[in-house]
Amino acid sequence: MTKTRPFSPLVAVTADVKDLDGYRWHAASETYLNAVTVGLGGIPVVVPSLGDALDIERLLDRVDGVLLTGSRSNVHPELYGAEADRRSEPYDTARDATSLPLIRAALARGIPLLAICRGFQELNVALGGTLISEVQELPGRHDHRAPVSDIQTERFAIRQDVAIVTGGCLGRIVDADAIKVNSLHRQAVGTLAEGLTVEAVAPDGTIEAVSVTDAPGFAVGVQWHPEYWVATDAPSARLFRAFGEAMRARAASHAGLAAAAE
Ligand SMILES: N[C@@H](CCC(=O)NCCCC(=O)O)C(=O)O
Repeated sequence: MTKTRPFSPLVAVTADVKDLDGYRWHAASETYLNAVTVGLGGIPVVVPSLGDALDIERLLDRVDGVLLTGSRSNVHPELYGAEADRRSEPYDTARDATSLPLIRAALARGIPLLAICRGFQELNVALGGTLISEVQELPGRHDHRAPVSDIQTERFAIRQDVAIVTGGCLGRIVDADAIKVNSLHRQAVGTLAEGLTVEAVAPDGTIEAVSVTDAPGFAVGVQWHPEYWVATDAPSARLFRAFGEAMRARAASHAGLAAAAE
């Protein structure tokens, strides 16, 4: 009897565009790729930021979920009606041109989606929200940037408190009303997009996590970096496990529907 292997979700992982050695690279950090393999037993597929040249609908026919990654680059302010400012650089307009339509198309199809840091900000902008730049300079706001260090484990150290909104989907996932996270960001949610529900906030009021209110399935965004410590940090592991379970449930449902139609 053939042993059936566990289902491995195919996860589209967004990429930054970087110019290096005279070439234009489309790259995703290995931390996100490992979080897909280790955190949920999936297969990561890096999606190039080719904008209109990428057939997003055909891509979404083939994947089980979408992971929107973090990046040092910022969403271009013109996408949410603000002025470009040299201080808000670097931008990655190729990534913007890919991620935003990818988010909208995945949500329209009920494909599970996890948005991290820049991806969280892209989610807000894709649905009509705005961002604020240099949040640490606003009165009453804390500094959410990475600690100054050349050591990644120090930069991604889990050290900030966030309060989880009671009764929300994130609270059910992490099974806690407060957790510590690793924040590394200068931008933050300004106006929350309609259709997003706040799931966690920082002590200074910065929105730290959202869910898509009417999404048929898993659609969560977090401003922090659960991918980095997915193997050792319980809330991070729970979040990726829930993402994996949502993809498996959707795939099983689709398989059931296909079998019933035969
Ligand atoms: N650029 C945005 C989003 C922040 C983000 O995604 N950070 C991940 C990279 C962290 C690093 O290596 O510095 C912002 O700054 O808000």
